[in-house]
Amino acid sequence: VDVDTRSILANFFGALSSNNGVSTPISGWNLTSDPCKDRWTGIFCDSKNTAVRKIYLDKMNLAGPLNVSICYVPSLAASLSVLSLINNNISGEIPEEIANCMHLTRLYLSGNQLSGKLPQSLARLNNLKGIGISDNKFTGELPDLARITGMEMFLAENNQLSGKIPNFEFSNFLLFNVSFNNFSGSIPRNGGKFSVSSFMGNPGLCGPPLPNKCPKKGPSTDDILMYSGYFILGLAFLLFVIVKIMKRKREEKEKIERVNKVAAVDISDNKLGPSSAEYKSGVSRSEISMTSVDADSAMVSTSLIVLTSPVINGLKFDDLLKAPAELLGRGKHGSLYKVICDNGMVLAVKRIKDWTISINEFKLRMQRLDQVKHPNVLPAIAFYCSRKEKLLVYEYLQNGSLFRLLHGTHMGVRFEWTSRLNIAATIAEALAFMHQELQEDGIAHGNLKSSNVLLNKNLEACITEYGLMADEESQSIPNNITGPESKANVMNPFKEDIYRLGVILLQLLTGKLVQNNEFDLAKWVHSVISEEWTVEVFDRSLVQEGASEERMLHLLQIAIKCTKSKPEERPSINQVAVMINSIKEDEERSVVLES
Ligand SMILES: Nc1ncnc2c1ncn2[C@@H]1O[C@H](COP(=O)(O)OP(=O)(O)OP(=O)(O)O)[C@@H](O)[C@H]1O
Repeated sequence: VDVDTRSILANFFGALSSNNGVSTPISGWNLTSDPCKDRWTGIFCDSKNTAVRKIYLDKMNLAGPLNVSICYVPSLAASLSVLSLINNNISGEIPEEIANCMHLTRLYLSGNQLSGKLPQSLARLNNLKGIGISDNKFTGELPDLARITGMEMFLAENNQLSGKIPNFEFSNFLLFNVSFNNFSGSIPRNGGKFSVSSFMGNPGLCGPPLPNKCPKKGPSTDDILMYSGYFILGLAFLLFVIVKIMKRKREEKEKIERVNKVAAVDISDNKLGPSSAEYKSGVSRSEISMTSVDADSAMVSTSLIVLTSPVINGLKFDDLLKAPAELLGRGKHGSLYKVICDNGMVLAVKRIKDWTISINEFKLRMQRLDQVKHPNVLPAIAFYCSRKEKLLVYEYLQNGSLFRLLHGTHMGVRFEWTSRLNIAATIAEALAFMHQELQEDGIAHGNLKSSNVLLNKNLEACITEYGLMADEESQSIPNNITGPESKANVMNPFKEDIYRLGVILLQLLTGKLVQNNEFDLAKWVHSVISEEWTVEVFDRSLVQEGASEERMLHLLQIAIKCTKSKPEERPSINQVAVMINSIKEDEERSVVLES
């Protein structure tokens, strides 16, 4: 590294650390050593150790004004891509000269005392992908950051920023948050990608996803002409729809009473169906399930079919009907209710809507699934089905899901590397077992994600909702991702499970939220890796914990293979299970050696 870079770096750090009144013990950072070769703390260089690529000085107790002298030295300005000064005590404004660091891709300044307007020059940093300025005291309007086309992340919550939110190209964004500022006007369209929590706390903002609508402007003559055209077209369409709806309503009315009788969540007082009558008379549960399935060939089943689970011991169908139900979630495919029965048993009842599987097919599928048991896959206890609606009854697992573990508030409880690795290995093994057993039946999980990985009472991973989605509905990985040449493989739901398992592995490694859909996270990781910043993808808490970089990289490689866009390039679940287990064995060996 040249002399100019060395001395400007030493000055930069010296200026910020001398302001805190305490001399920060930090290794290196003196003119007699080399920032790259002597590994100055917080400095990361290229592979040849000749150019400084990144500066990370988070939580260093730095104070005083932000000086951007580092952007004056041409060689440093040309190589520096990341400047991160998170959680210090730096104050004052961001100088306009920050734009001299033309190659910055990430600027992280959250958690400081910075104030004033963001410099207009920031919008000239065309390579920026991520800006983090949360928890500062910035005011005024944002520069036109929408000009920067490759932005993926903008975090600015908890400032006093005002004016309109720039018209960002949200389709590329992975993270966005401007909550708790003074922004006003309508929220730019983001296709539902970011929720209320990204925008709340700005009294002047309006429009979706916020509940308050924006005031409407009066229509122009052009608008009036256009709308009258639409109106005539709409009217014709409406007439057509009304006729259709009336027809359908008549049909539905005939059925609705029967459906309500059995929807546990509607807590009706209706009489029981034939299978529960049999239940009362003391027939064993497995017999009931068989008789019900065989006897019921009508179009609408009115009975709850109890499978062979021992957990349900003593539960009657009307217990389920009368028990209070609490809505836990409304997912893409239906709703989930927590039901507490009189005898204290707590159940989770999934109500699936609009699954176009026939009743008989559904019953056969549930029976087949009931024959395949794995300790880390939650079995259904009972089910109900009509043409419109399907109910699945599961044991309620009170320890939450992997999603909550990764993203919930745990008040300082660390989700450690070894736990993450164990969960990954458990999911892969359970999935390998299920895939093997159900290969011929073509029943894959279909909706594997971190909220469908629960923790059982031993805090082991337990996959739920296996096989609940019809095959055609589980094809949510778009064709443009997989490419037309692999259409045949797109139809393979087992390969889709592998993709989703890969995304879960990525979540475990990065700690990142799957905001909109799985592809965003996979795309982000693939892009960071292609820029050779692999280590940057890992969850900071894993790095801080001192988790083995080698083993994290190994797991990352598996995740990358699983999320290959061409299904045929993804490994088989057996290969994945074997690979993850070998990392686990390595980890266990190293723990033994260290102790
Ligand atoms: N058996 C269970 N016991 C306890 N919690 C559960 C159980 N099954 C699911 N949950 C949790 O209840 C919440 C709602 O579940 P739901 O299945 O409706 O959501 P989802 O998985 O996000 O949606 P979907 O499966 O429809 O795509 C999730 O947080 C999930 O982790």
